[in-house]
Amino acid sequence: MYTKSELEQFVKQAKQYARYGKVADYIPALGKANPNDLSIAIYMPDGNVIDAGDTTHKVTLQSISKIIALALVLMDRGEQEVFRKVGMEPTGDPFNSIAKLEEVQPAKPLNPMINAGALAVTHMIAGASVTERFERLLQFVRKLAGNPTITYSEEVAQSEFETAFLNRSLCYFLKQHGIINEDVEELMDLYTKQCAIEMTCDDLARIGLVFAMDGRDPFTGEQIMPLDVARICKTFMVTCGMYNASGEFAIKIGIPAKSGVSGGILAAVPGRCGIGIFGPALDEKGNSITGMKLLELLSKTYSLSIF
Ligand SMILES: NC(=O)CC[C@H](N)C(=O)O
Repeated sequence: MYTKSELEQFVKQAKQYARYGKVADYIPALGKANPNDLSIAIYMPDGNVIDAGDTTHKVTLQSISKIIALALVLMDRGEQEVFRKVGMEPTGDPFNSIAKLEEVQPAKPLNPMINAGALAVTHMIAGASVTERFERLLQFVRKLAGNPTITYSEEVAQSEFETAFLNRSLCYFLKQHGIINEDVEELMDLYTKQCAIEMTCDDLARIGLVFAMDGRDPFTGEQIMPLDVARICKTFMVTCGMYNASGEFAIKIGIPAKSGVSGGILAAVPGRCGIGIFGPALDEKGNSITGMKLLELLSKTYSLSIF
């Protein structure tokens, strides 16, 4: 079905929307991205990969990491413990909003895809030190992507660590309410490294494929995460994966997906393929404007909506 020349055509079409977007610069290092970049990879269960655009480009995961950390923590702690600290409901608020934390009782983040919930999830990554917890997460990412060379961008991690005052506020709020109990600077160190893990869109697509195949790596046959964990993650991708644009995304595109402010999108078309996109021009909600256009073209052309 998908051909490279068709994909290149879609990339060209979607790129025209870059002018309506803006790269994220509240993390200063992300502000260096070129808004006109756009690349995509599609990974099929038979090992076929089709890509277009500059696919050597690396993207930091940012919020995409939230779905991977959630999978790891569900395996580390089990559903009961995880959902004692973080809820399952979409918020309709921006990803970094602090507002609902005060409104909802008990004061726990509404879901693991907003920053407050993601910080609670990162807090639950098992290990004796920040170094050990990060190493475990990184090994998990490498396994999902089938790429042992994946690492993180020290520059992006440092840049976020130095400027993440709102995330620190969320952490202190969570600490006050007993959702987390570790040192906030240590949690921020781990979280900013997690968000700065970087990879190509081929790697992203390969991870998307594992989710699409219910947690099983189709190439090694290994069940990397239990089916239930993959199912929970994909459900969150549908209900909260594109922040407060998830409803419109479900209607227009209908593919479980998670975006990040770096302009990355990881998508999982159940049973069919994994998709990785990098397009740093963002809309006002923080989603890749070109990436979403590209996914819309794909979804419409190949009937990829799960609904
Ligand atoms: N939406 C995002 O990608 C946010 C991730 C970013 N590291 C933050 O915490 O602000």
